[in-house]
Amino acid sequence: MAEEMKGMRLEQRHGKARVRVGRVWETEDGRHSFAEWSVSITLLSDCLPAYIHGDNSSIVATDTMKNTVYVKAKECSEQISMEDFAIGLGKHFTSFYEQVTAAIIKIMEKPWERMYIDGQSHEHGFKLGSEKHTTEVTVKKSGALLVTSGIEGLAVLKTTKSGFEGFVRDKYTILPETRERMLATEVTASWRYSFESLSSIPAKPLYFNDRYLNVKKVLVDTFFGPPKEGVYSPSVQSTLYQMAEAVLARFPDISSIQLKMPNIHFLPINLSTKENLIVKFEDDVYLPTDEPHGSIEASLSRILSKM
Ligand SMILES: O=c1[nH]c(=O)c2[nH]c(=O)[nH]c2[nH]1
Repeated sequence: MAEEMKGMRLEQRHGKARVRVGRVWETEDGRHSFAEWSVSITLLSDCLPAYIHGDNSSIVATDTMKNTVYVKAKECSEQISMEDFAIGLGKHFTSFYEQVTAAIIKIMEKPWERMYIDGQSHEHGFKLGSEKHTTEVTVKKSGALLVTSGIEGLAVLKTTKSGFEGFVRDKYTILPETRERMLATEVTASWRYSFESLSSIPAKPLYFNDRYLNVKKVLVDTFFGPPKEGVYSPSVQSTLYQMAEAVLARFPDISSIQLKMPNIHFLPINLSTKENLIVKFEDDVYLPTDEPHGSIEASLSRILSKM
């Protein structure tokens, strides 16, 4: 919300960050499912008198926003995706409060995965996985909607089928060209769905959870290639593009995707004295590093033809 006065412009928003909630659902046969979310709410609302005159009469307290997360979690009697939960919260804030024109809801899900014991899925046991599912939903009073989902911390590594050749060589360059190296990264992805109104959201329960798992699979499968032969990567840039393209090709309801793929370097170990070569690198012994790392990111969007 922005307002101009006395030759100045005030932009403001307020909300509650990192409201943590865990929700258990039990089906009729006694099987539990579980989600743990960290919810951040931002409201765009007309509450300028609070800033300018100390008049709080139009402020929705951030404490109330926090409570609403718990009330709405309680009201979800069946398992729900966090995208649908975020959409529901956004709908609530923009319809319940006249002064609220838009709500931005961000959620990060903790990667609790159902436990398997001797190949059998446990009814109520979960263990913490690694990469995290994220979402950011904007709901406007008009019903206009923007849904993005993402993944954070997807660490992947392959020990061969990667190289880097043909790059700029000048007096600052020492990196040798190679067709044999390690490739390691920690993927952060965020993709935007093409649904633009509350009425166009798929009614299928857990639609967004299903999409998340499938997008993750396409990203991972494209990074690695087939199990036996793999796929050659000429650069992180090329692999990133292949991954983004595969997601857009596979999922018509995704209109754009952004990928961040740091190039996490594993350095060859060569040890020698003046007289002796102690360890000669033969694509086998590496120094793992986390900094510095290459930072490579790009986004790929469909260009919508204007008919
Ligand atoms: O895949 C790569 N892309 C780069 O841009 C780059 N730069 C670099 O030093 N190594 C690599 N590897």
